[in-house]
Amino acid sequence: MSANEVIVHDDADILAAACAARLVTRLADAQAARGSASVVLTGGGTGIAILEQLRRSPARDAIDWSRLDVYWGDERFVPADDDERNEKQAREALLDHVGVDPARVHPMAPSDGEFGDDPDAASAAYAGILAANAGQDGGDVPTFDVLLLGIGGEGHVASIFPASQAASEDRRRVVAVRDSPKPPPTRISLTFPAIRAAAEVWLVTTGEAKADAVALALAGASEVRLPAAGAKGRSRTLWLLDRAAAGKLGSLTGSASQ
Ligand SMILES: O=C(O)[C@H](O)[C@@H](O)[C@H](O)[C@H](O)COP(=O)(O)O
Repeated sequence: MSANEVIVHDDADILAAACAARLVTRLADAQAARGSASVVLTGGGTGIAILEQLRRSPARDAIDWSRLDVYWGDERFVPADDDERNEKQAREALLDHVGVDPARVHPMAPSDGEFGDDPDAASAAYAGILAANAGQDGGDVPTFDVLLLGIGGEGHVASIFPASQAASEDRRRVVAVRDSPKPPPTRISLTFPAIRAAAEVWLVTTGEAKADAVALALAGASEVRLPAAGAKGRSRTLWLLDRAAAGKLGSLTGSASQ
C-alpha cells in the first residue's frame, strides 16, 4: 500500500477547486489509457463542494462522462427523496448536469427501495454490484481510479466510525451500520478491504475541527481507533487539506508533501 502524501491549500474554496481540477486530470488520463474510468464519491460538505466546483469548471468536459462509473463510499439509509441522501446531493451538485450514463451510476439503495428497510440486504446487494463490475480487475471490487473520502472530527471515513464493527471488518466489502454517532443512525458503508482496492484514495477535509483527527491519523494511529488512518490506495494515498485542517501537523503545516 502507498505512503501518505499531504497537500495543503490555503482555504476550503481553493481546496475544492484544486481537487476538482485534479479529478479532471486523473479521470481523463484513465480514460485515455483504458477507455473508461471510475470514481467513488463521498458525502459531507467538502466532498459536495468539490462536485460543485467540478460542475462549474470549463475543464469538466475533458472527462467523457458517458464512460465513467460512479460509486459511493457510503450512504445514509433514508428514503430516496430525502435531502440527507449522499446520492441526491451528488446528483444536484454535479451528476444531473453532465452526461453520465445512468447505467454506470451505482448508488446504494435507499430505505424505501427494493430492499425495503433492510440495510443488510441493501449492503449485500451493493457488494454484488461491486463484484459484477470488478471485471478483469480480479477480486470482488473494481480497482477504482479515485476513491474520495471526507473525514469526521473523530476520524471516521465513509461510515466507518471509531471502534465500530465496520472498522474491524476484514471480509465483507460492504456493511450496514446501525447507531452511527453521526446522524442519520443507519447507513451503508464500504469497508477497508473495498477502500484499499482503489488505485488512489484521496482524503479531503477542511476546517479546524478536523485538525486533531488529521494529525493523529498521519502520526500512525490505529485504524480501529481512527479509521482515516486505515484508508490507503494501492498506488497513491493523498491527503488534500486546507490550512485549518492541517493546523496540527506541526512542522508539516504548509508543506507540499510528507
Ligand atoms: O455520509 C456521510 O456523512 C459522509 O460520507 C461522511 O463520512 C463525511 O464525509 C464526513 O463526515 C465529513 O463530512 P464533512 O465534510 O461535512 O465534515
